[in-house]
Amino acid sequence: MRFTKMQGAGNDYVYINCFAEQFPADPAEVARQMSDRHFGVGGDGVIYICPSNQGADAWMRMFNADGSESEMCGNGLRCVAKFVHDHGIKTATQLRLQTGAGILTVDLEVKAGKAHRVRVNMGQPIIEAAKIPTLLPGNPPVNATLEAGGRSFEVTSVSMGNPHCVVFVPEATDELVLGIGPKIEHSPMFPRRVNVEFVEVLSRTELRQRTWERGSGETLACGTGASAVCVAGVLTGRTQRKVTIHLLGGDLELEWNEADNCIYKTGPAVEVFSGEWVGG
Ligand SMILES: N[C@@H](CCC[C@H](N)C(=O)O)C(=O)O
Repeated sequence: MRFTKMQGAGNDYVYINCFAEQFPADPAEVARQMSDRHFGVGGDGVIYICPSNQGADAWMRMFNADGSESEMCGNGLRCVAKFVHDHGIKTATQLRLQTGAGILTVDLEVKAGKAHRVRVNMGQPIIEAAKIPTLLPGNPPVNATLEAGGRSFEVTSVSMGNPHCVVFVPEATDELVLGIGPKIEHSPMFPRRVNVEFVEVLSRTELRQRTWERGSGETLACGTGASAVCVAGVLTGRTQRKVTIHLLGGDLELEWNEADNCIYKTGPAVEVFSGEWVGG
Protein backbone atom coordinates (compact mmCIF):
# COMPACT_ATOMS: atom_id res chain seq x y z
CA MET A 1 0.00 0.00 0.00
CA ARG A 2 1.46 3.36 -1.06
CA PHE A 3 1.44 6.15 1.54
CA THR A 4 2.46 9.81 1.71
CA LYS A 5 3.67 11.55 4.82
CA MET A 6 2.43 15.15 5.17
CA GLN A 7 2.46 17.79 7.88
CA GLY A 8 0.57 20.98 8.63
CA ALA A 9 2.29 23.14 11.27
CA GLY A 10 4.06 19.98 12.44
CA ASN A 11 0.84 17.99 12.94
CA ASP A 12 1.98 14.96 10.92
CA TYR A 13 -0.14 12.20 9.46
CA VAL A 14 0.32 9.28 7.11
CA TYR A 15 -2.01 9.76 4.13
CA ILE A 16 -3.44 6.89 2.06
CA ASN A 17 -4.90 7.70 -1.34
CA CYS A 18 -8.00 5.48 -1.44
CA PHE A 19 -8.78 6.69 -4.97
CA ALA A 20 -5.89 4.36 -5.92
CA GLU A 21 -5.61 1.99 -2.93
CA GLN A 22 -8.27 -0.19 -1.37
CA PHE A 23 -9.69 1.11 1.94
CA PRO A 24 -8.35 -1.42 4.47
CA ALA A 25 -10.60 -3.99 6.14
CA ASP A 26 -9.35 -2.80 9.54
CA PRO A 27 -8.49 0.92 9.15
CA ALA A 28 -8.03 1.38 12.91
CA GLU A 29 -5.39 -1.38 13.17
CA VAL A 30 -3.53 -0.04 10.10
CA ALA A 31 -3.58 3.41 11.74
CA ARG A 32 -2.18 2.06 15.02
CA GLN A 33 0.64 0.20 13.25
CA MET A 34 1.59 2.93 10.78
CA SER A 35 1.50 5.75 13.37
CA ASP A 36 4.02 4.03 15.63
CA ARG A 37 7.17 6.18 15.58
CA HIS A 38 9.48 3.20 16.23
CA PHE A 39 7.84 0.22 14.53
CA GLY A 40 5.83 2.03 11.82
CA VAL A 41 6.04 5.06 9.53
CA GLY A 42 5.46 7.44 12.43
CA GLY A 43 2.78 10.07 12.75
CA ASP A 44 -0.02 11.55 14.84
CA GLY A 45 -2.41 9.21 13.02
CA VAL A 46 -3.53 8.06 9.57
CA ILE A 47 -5.81 9.88 7.14
CA TYR A 48 -7.59 8.01 4.35
CA ILE A 49 -8.43 10.17 1.32
CA CYS A 50 -11.52 8.48 -0.12
CA PRO A 51 -14.03 9.08 -2.91
CA SER A 52 -16.99 10.97 -1.42
CA ASN A 53 -20.37 9.28 -1.06
CA GLN A 54 -22.02 12.73 -0.81
CA GLY A 55 -20.91 14.36 -4.07
CA ALA A 56 -17.90 16.21 -2.60
CA ASP A 57 -14.45 16.23 -4.23
CA ALA A 58 -13.05 13.79 -1.65
CA TRP A 59 -13.83 12.37 1.79
CA MET A 60 -11.36 12.64 4.69
CA ARG A 61 -11.48 9.75 7.17
CA MET A 62 -9.18 10.45 10.09
CA PHE A 63 -7.83 7.93 12.62
CA ASN A 64 -5.77 8.90 15.67
CA ALA A 65 -2.56 7.05 16.64
CA ASP A 66 -4.56 4.88 19.09
CA GLY A 67 -6.87 3.78 16.25
CA SER A 68 -9.91 5.85 17.31
CA GLU A 69 -11.72 7.62 14.46
CA SER A 70 -12.30 11.36 14.76
CA GLU A 71 -15.00 13.38 13.07
CA MET A 72 -12.63 16.17 12.02
CA CYS A 73 -9.02 17.22 11.63
CA GLY A 74 -8.23 20.84 10.78
CA ASN A 75 -4.55 20.44 9.85
CA GLY A 76 -5.33 17.17 8.10
CA LEU A 77 -7.97 18.80 5.92
CA ARG A 78 -5.46 21.33 4.56
CA CYS A 79 -3.11 18.47 3.65
CA VAL A 80 -5.94 16.44 2.08
CA ALA A 81 -6.79 19.47 -0.09
CA LYS A 82 -3.15 19.83 -1.14
CA PHE A 83 -2.89 16.11 -1.94
CA VAL A 84 -6.14 16.10 -3.96
CA HIS A 85 -4.96 19.14 -5.94
CA ASP A 86 -1.25 18.35 -6.38
CA HIS A 87 -1.84 14.69 -7.31
CA GLY A 88 -4.43 15.67 -9.92
CA ILE A 89 -7.45 13.99 -8.30
CA LYS A 90 -9.20 17.37 -8.71
CA THR A 91 -7.29 20.37 -10.05
CA ALA A 92 -9.61 23.23 -8.97
CA THR A 93 -8.21 25.68 -6.42
CA GLN A 94 -11.45 25.53 -4.44
CA LEU A 95 -12.44 22.09 -3.19
CA ARG A 96 -15.40 20.70 -1.27
CA LEU A 97 -14.27 18.03 1.16
CA GLN A 98 -16.49 15.63 3.10
CA THR A 99 -15.74 15.24 6.82
CA GLY A 100 -17.60 14.03 9.92
CA ALA A 101 -18.49 17.71 10.43
CA GLY A 102 -20.16 17.99 7.01
CA ILE A 103 -18.83 19.13 3.63
CA LEU A 104 -16.30 21.95 4.10
CA THR A 105 -14.91 24.36 1.51
CA VAL A 106 -11.17 24.79 1.11
CA ASP A 107 -9.29 27.45 -0.91
CA LEU A 108 -5.77 26.74 -2.14
CA GLU A 109 -3.01 29.26 -2.83
CA VAL A 110 -0.98 27.67 -5.62
CA LYS A 111 2.64 28.43 -6.62
CA ALA A 112 4.36 26.64 -9.54
CA GLY A 113 1.45 24.21 -9.76
CA LYS A 114 1.58 23.17 -6.09
CA ALA A 115 -0.65 24.24 -3.20
CA HIS A 116 1.37 25.71 -0.34
CA ARG A 117 -1.05 27.69 1.79
CA VAL A 118 -4.59 26.62 2.43
CA ARG A 119 -7.65 28.37 3.85
CA VAL A 120 -10.42 26.22 5.25
CA ASN A 121 -13.95 27.22 6.12
CA MET A 122 -14.17 25.09 9.26
CA GLY A 123 -17.93 25.64 9.56
CA GLN A 124 -19.85 26.94 12.56
CA PRO A 125 -18.69 26.06 16.07
CA ILE A 126 -21.04 23.97 18.21
CA ILE A 127 -21.44 25.43 21.70
CA GLU A 128 -24.53 23.56 22.92
CA ALA A 129 -23.36 21.32 25.80
CA ALA A 130 -25.32 18.21 24.77
CA LYS A 131 -23.99 18.39 21.21
CA ILE A 132 -20.30 18.89 22.14
CA PRO A 133 -20.90 16.56 24.12
CA THR A 134 -20.06 17.60 27.68
CA LEU A 135 -21.63 17.32 31.11
CA LEU A 136 -19.91 20.52 32.25
CA PRO A 137 -22.21 23.08 33.90
CA GLY A 138 -23.46 25.98 31.77
CA ASN A 139 -24.96 26.08 28.32
CA PRO A 140 -22.82 27.12 26.54
CA PRO A 141 -20.13 25.74 28.88
CA VAL A 142 -18.07 28.92 29.23
CA ASN A 143 -15.77 29.48 32.23
CA ALA A 144 -17.09 26.22 33.74
CA THR A 145 -15.35 24.66 36.72
CA LEU A 146 -13.67 21.32 36.00
CA GLU A 147 -11.90 19.12 38.56
CA ALA A 148 -8.94 17.16 37.18
CA GLY A 149 -5.86 15.64 38.82
CA GLY A 150 -6.93 16.94 42.22
CA ARG A 151 -7.05 20.52 40.93
CA SER A 152 -9.76 22.89 39.81
CA PHE A 153 -9.71 24.59 36.38
CA GLU A 154 -11.90 27.16 34.65
CA VAL A 155 -12.56 25.79 31.15
CA THR A 156 -14.60 26.49 28.02
CA SER A 157 -15.78 23.66 25.81
CA VAL A 158 -16.50 23.91 22.07
CA SER A 159 -17.01 21.36 19.29
CA MET A 160 -15.70 21.81 15.76
CA GLY A 161 -17.30 18.49 14.85
CA ASN A 162 -14.91 17.00 17.42
CA PRO A 163 -14.91 17.96 21.11
CA HIS A 164 -12.47 20.44 22.67
CA CYS A 165 -11.78 21.76 26.16
CA VAL A 166 -9.92 25.09 26.27
CA VAL A 167 -8.01 26.05 29.41
CA PHE A 168 -6.54 29.57 29.58
CA VAL A 169 -3.39 29.50 31.73
CA PRO A 170 -0.56 31.90 32.59
CA GLU A 171 1.94 29.32 31.26
CA ALA A 172 1.33 26.11 29.27
CA THR A 173 3.83 23.97 31.18
CA ASP A 174 4.75 20.28 30.65
CA GLU A 175 3.14 19.56 33.99
CA LEU A 176 -0.20 20.88 32.66
CA VAL A 177 -0.04 19.52 29.11
CA LEU A 178 1.46 16.09 29.86
CA GLY A 179 0.15 15.68 33.43
CA ILE A 180 -3.34 17.24 33.40
CA GLY A 181 -4.04 16.89 29.63
CA PRO A 182 -4.64 13.10 29.77
CA LYS A 183 -6.75 13.47 32.93
CA ILE A 184 -9.06 15.97 31.21
CA GLU A 185 -9.13 13.80 28.04
CA HIS A 186 -10.61 10.98 30.15
CA SER A 187 -12.71 13.13 32.51
CA PRO A 188 -16.28 11.82 33.06
CA MET A 189 -17.40 15.33 32.03
CA PHE A 190 -16.64 14.33 28.41
CA PRO A 191 -18.49 11.15 27.41
CA ARG A 192 -16.62 10.87 24.06
CA ARG A 193 -13.30 12.00 25.57
CA VAL A 194 -11.92 15.38 24.55
CA ASN A 195 -9.01 17.27 22.97
CA VAL A 196 -7.44 19.68 25.45
CA GLU A 197 -5.89 23.07 24.63
CA PHE A 198 -3.72 24.95 27.16
CA VAL A 199 -3.56 28.56 26.02
CA GLU A 200 -1.57 31.65 26.95
CA VAL A 201 -3.09 34.98 25.89
CA LEU A 202 -0.31 37.25 24.59
CA SER A 203 -2.63 40.06 23.44
CA ARG A 204 -6.18 40.46 22.09
CA THR A 205 -4.97 39.16 18.71
CA GLU A 206 -2.20 36.72 19.59
CA LEU A 207 -2.14 33.49 21.59
CA ARG A 208 0.19 30.58 22.30
CA GLN A 209 -1.33 27.07 22.36
CA ARG A 210 -0.22 23.59 23.34
CA THR A 211 -2.54 20.66 22.73
CA TRP A 212 -3.11 17.29 24.32
CA GLU A 213 -5.04 15.42 21.64
CA ARG A 214 -7.63 12.74 22.20
CA GLY A 215 -6.11 9.49 20.94
CA SER A 216 -2.67 10.88 20.02
CA GLY A 217 -1.17 12.68 23.04
CA GLU A 218 0.68 15.96 22.65
CA THR A 219 0.95 17.10 19.02
CA LEU A 220 2.83 20.06 17.54
CA ALA A 221 -0.43 21.68 16.36
CA CYS A 222 -4.18 21.11 16.24
CA GLY A 223 -6.33 22.96 13.72
CA THR A 224 -9.73 22.17 15.19
CA GLY A 225 -8.15 23.01 18.56
CA ALA A 226 -6.99 26.40 17.28
CA SER A 227 -10.53 27.01 15.97
CA ALA A 228 -11.99 26.13 19.39
CA VAL A 229 -9.45 28.48 21.02
CA CYS A 230 -10.52 31.30 18.68
CA VAL A 231 -14.14 30.78 19.76
CA ALA A 232 -13.30 30.42 23.47
CA GLY A 233 -11.23 33.63 23.35
CA VAL A 234 -14.24 35.57 22.05
CA LEU A 235 -16.80 33.88 24.33
CA THR A 236 -14.71 34.67 27.42
CA GLY A 237 -14.00 38.26 26.29
CA ARG A 238 -10.25 37.71 26.04
CA THR A 239 -9.61 38.18 22.32
CA GLN A 240 -10.87 39.67 19.09
CA ARG A 241 -12.46 37.54 16.36
CA LYS A 242 -9.30 37.50 14.23
CA VAL A 243 -6.20 36.03 15.90
CA THR A 244 -2.80 34.50 15.23
CA ILE A 245 -2.14 31.34 17.21
CA HIS A 246 1.44 30.20 17.80
CA LEU A 247 1.67 26.42 18.11
CA LEU A 248 4.79 24.32 18.72
CA GLY A 249 5.03 23.51 14.98
CA GLY A 250 4.08 26.87 13.47
CA ASP A 251 1.43 29.57 13.27
CA LEU A 252 -2.23 29.42 12.23
CA GLU A 253 -4.43 32.39 11.32
CA LEU A 254 -7.99 32.17 12.62
CA GLU A 255 -11.10 34.23 12.16
CA TRP A 256 -14.57 33.71 13.64
CA ASN A 257 -16.58 35.59 11.04
CA GLU A 258 -19.46 37.58 12.49
CA ALA A 259 -21.55 37.57 9.29
CA ASP A 260 -21.80 33.81 8.68
CA ASN A 261 -20.73 32.52 12.14
CA CYS A 262 -18.09 30.30 10.45
CA ILE A 263 -14.46 29.84 11.45
CA TYR A 264 -11.82 30.45 8.76
CA LYS A 265 -8.40 28.89 9.32
CA THR A 266 -5.32 29.52 7.19
CA GLY A 267 -2.02 27.68 7.41
CA PRO A 268 0.64 25.61 5.69
CA ALA A 269 0.40 22.12 4.18
CA VAL A 270 3.57 20.24 3.27
CA GLU A 271 4.27 16.89 1.58
CA VAL A 272 7.33 15.27 3.20
CA PHE A 273 7.90 11.85 1.62
CA SER A 274 6.09 8.84 0.23
CA GLY A 275 6.73 5.12 0.35
CA GLU A 276 5.25 1.67 0.37
CA TRP A 277 3.83 -0.03 3.46
CA VAL A 278 4.62 -3.73 3.43
CA GLY A 279 2.82 -4.61 6.65
CA GLY A 280 3.37 -4.31 10.40
N1 LIG B 1 -4.93 17.40 14.97
C1 LIG B 1 -6.23 17.50 14.49
C2 LIG B 1 -7.33 16.84 15.27
C3 LIG B 1 -7.22 15.32 15.18
C4 LIG B 1 -8.37 14.57 15.82
C5 LIG B 1 -8.40 14.66 17.31
N2 LIG B 1 -7.30 14.06 17.97
C6 LIG B 1 -9.72 14.04 17.80
O1 LIG B 1 -9.74 12.89 18.25
O2 LIG B 1 -10.76 14.70 17.69
C7 LIG B 1 -6.58 18.88 13.98
O3 LIG B 1 -5.69 19.51 13.39
O4 LIG B 1 -7.72 19.31 14.09
